Amino acid sequence: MAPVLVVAAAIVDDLDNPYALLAARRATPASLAGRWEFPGGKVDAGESPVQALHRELREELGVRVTLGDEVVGPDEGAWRLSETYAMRLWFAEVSAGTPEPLVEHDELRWLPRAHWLDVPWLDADVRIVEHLVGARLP
Ligand SMILES: Nc1nc2c([nH]c(=O)n2[C@H]2C[C@H](O)[C@@H](COP(=O)(O)OP(=O)(O)OP(=O)(O)O)O2)c(=O)[nH]1
Repeated sequence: MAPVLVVAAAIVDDLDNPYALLAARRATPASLAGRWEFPGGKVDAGESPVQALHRELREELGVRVTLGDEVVGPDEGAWRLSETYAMRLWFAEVSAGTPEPLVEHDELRWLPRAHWLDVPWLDADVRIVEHLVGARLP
């Protein structure tokens, strides 16, 4: 069966010169609590992936963002997360508001470039963060 599409953002301090990356710690569900991820969520019926991403970031963090390039993954452009889910990921920069852990998360952290791998990311996210660290940015 086709995977359910999740969209998420690698929010950086500056799209043109990324130094800090925003990681979000999950509070729910219990099976994921304490692990870190890219903020985002599932695309609803009738939404485009980009519309869904803006909605999720507004709901979860209370911010508006400017999107940068997509971080294209190896699985038809996406990043396979599990049997069930595949994720598309975009770089983003906050354009209005200050990110707060409003729902689903209990902590946000701006990780400096040398420390992007220093939190316990969700298992499926580790190779994605490794890819970001290895990539020549921007
Ligand atoms: N948002 C997000 N989800 C991820 C990441 N990595 C990863 O494995 N996942 C998994 C966790 C979930 O099992 C699944 C769906 O994400 P989600 O729970 O954030 O979706 P959602 O906000 O729409 O959730 P809900 O409204 O249905 O509760 O994707 C990631 O970096 N960001």
